[in-house]
Amino acid sequence: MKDFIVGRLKSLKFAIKGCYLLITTEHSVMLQTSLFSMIVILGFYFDISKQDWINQTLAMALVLGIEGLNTAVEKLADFVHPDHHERIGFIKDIAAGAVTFAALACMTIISLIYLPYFL
Ligand SMILES: Nc1ncnc2c1ncn2[C@@H]1O[C@H](COP(=O)(O)OP(=O)(O)OP(=O)(O)O)[C@@H](O)[C@H]1O
Repeated sequence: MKDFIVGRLKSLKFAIKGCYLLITTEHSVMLQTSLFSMIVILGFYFDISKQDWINQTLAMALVLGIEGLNTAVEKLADFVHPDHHERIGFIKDIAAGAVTFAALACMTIISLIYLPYFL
């Protein structure tokens, strides 16, 4: 049991390090976290409902989660095959496409929450 807890705590430490690396080294994640911070401030300003907090938190987590995986795919592709290759381009394009799906859903959710306050 002790080994299990120590193992989980170690994994958590690496995972938190991964979050820190994403936020401090990846420009796309820096931009997203900055935008999301502003959206959180808007949430407090307009005192949005509990359901809206749930919706926007899930939307933001979806974008950051998929962006993180996209970054991992890019890094892995660059490491495995640093030269230009059609299949690497395809892999990177579809990984970026996955982020775009999440970003579109997030933009829709954020618009549905906040547009009524501005119209
Ligand atoms: N090795 C490669 N072979 C073929 N095409 C590539 C290669 N590297 C990048 N590309 C093309 O360039 C696009 C951008 O790739 P890149 O790795 O620069 O990602 P990015 O979205 O600019 O990421 P970031 O800005 O986070 O570094 C890819 O989606 C792909 O179409």
